[in-house]
Amino acid sequence: MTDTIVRVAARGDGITADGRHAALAAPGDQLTISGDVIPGPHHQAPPCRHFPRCGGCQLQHLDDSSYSDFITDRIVGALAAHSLETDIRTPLLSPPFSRRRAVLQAEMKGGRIQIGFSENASHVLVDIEECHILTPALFAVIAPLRPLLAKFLRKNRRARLHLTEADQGIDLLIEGIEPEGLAAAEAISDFCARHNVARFAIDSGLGPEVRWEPEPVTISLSGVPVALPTGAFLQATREGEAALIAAVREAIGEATTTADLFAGLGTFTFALPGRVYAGEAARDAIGSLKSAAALARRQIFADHRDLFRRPLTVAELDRFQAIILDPPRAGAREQALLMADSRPPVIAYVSCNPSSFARDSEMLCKGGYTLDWIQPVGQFRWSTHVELAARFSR
Ligand SMILES: C[S@@+](CC[C@H](N)C(=O)[O-])C[C@H]1O[C@@H](n2cnc3c(N)ncnc32)[C@H](O)[C@@H]1O
Repeated sequence: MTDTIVRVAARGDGITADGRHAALAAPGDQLTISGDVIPGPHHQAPPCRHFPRCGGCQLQHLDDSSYSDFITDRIVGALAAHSLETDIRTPLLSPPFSRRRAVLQAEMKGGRIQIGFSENASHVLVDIEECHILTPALFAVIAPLRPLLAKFLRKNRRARLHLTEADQGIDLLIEGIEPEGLAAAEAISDFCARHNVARFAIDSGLGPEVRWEPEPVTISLSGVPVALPTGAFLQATREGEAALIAAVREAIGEATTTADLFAGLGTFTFALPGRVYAGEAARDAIGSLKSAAALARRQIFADHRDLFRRPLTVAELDRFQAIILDPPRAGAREQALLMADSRPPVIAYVSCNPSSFARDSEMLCKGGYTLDWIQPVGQFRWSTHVELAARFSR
């Protein structure tokens, strides 16, 4: 007697129709009474030798169709909790080897530096010798980082490595090391010069301190170079960024006065025609956006503003033909409440959390907006992380 796995739960376990959970099971797999999983047609051989011990991926055992279904189910479930439904399009998955931004951890163990993914310090660190999600350029810097970190990382201490692929090369921010002295400075410069590192910064608890940046580091957004602050938010893959921009542009249609709320460095701001208001709370990000807009001679008004404490008022919102909303995981409850009373004909809502998205959507729909469609985006391939862009209209 076996039970069939019918879906994958939010945390990645396979579930049978009567609610039995099984780790690493795909829809269509059979679960025996003793708990063994017999692979079915949607169970693929995980491409990476470190799966599932490495914390970077949770769902490499799913083929693309069941991974897409997982993403869609998460969104359908979150909407249903708020009595909402809509047209959910086929998820756009970023390909393997496309993640241009990642946070890794490093640890000195048994006299050797280990580098891998780990959400928290108690999690075992798996030293990655291959990775199927990072871009080749990001992965290439990991091997030479091991001997460099061996000089600075003390036994049983962990360092956090923030890696981003910028226009000039790899942007590296390391938390948890304190390299001091001339020899350390020389080792860092030598490492950076040899391994395509555009910036090397450390953070020993007092904020980022740049140790190497021969030319200002930028990230080009829709062809506009924007100064990249250390540790700033950036969409995780170029493909994900392109998918979200395409969905946002489709959603707002012909609008020529748009508010881009939670604008970050301007991923959407610089992709839009006409006049754009960009609101963002991170001072360094909005400063970069403002300077880049001025250099590019774009009609952009950059506003340093905390949109949780001081959301755009109804009168401010009503000046725009379209609103773009791309909040952090918590969503944008305060702003959505005011948007529900506002008149802009279209809203493009980009979200990295279906639950807060569904909560905010309910407010917008109660205010008279219709949720027209959702475009799911799988930027964090093989993880349980779900992103989406949605269109509302009135
Ligand atoms: C998911 S990111 C989106 C950034 C940008 N739209 C993009 O695609 O690159 C969310 C942004 O919200 C900003 N943020 C977080 N809390 C905020 C607040 N209270 N008010 C305004 N912006 C905030 C973050 O700094 C971050 O840039």
